[in-house]
Amino acid sequence: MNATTPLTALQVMQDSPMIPVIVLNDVAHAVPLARAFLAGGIRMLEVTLRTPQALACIEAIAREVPEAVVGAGTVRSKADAKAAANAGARFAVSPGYTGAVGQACRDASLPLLPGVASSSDIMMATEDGFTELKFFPAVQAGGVGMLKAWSGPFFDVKFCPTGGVTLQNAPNFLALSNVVCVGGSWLVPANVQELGDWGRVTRLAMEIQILRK
Ligand SMILES: O=C(O)C(=O)C[C@H](O)[C@H](O)COP(=O)(O)O
Repeated sequence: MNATTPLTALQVMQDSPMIPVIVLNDVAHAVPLARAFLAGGIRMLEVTLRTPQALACIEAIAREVPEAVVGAGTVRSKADAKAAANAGARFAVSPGYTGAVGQACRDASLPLLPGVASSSDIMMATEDGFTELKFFPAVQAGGVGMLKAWSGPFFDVKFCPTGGVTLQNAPNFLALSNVVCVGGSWLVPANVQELGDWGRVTRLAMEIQILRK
């Protein structure tokens, strides 16, 4: 998979048991953090568009760490999708779903994992052709029980539960047939970036490899 191969949403989900949700406040942290994840066996990286530096961080990772696959998280609008693609993001993740975000990602050839928290959300996303979805916020919105209930009517949909997922509860999610991977912010603990403790990120990334399905 090189930087020019177009990805599918399913490939994004299948690469690792966990997609790290990353919040970057400093462009200087982007490249060492991406390299730390790669060293730990994780290359799909979701950099959230929550900070003014996020797009520059995506750009830096796309340019300097081509073995990583950087995506944009917190894609909430058409403008976000366009900006993410222009910065070099290879996939997009949104906390919810709108037709405008779905269309903008299609226009930009960005595979999208739309966020859903209800059956109606799932129906809107699948109606527009999206069948690989982020369940957000997973624990808060019903967790494993909700996913089991959805596996009946939405037998053809795959999920990436995110929100409240930990190393401890991740196996319960990953044991479900409609879950391909999980997402979470805990692979980048508070202080790691300030301390430059990239080794800690690599160790955590290695730890989650035991979760591989
Ligand atoms: O930023 C986004 O686009 C989101 O949808 C939110 C993140 O996915 C969650 O904040 C991750 O949840 P935690 O692992 O519990 O921190």
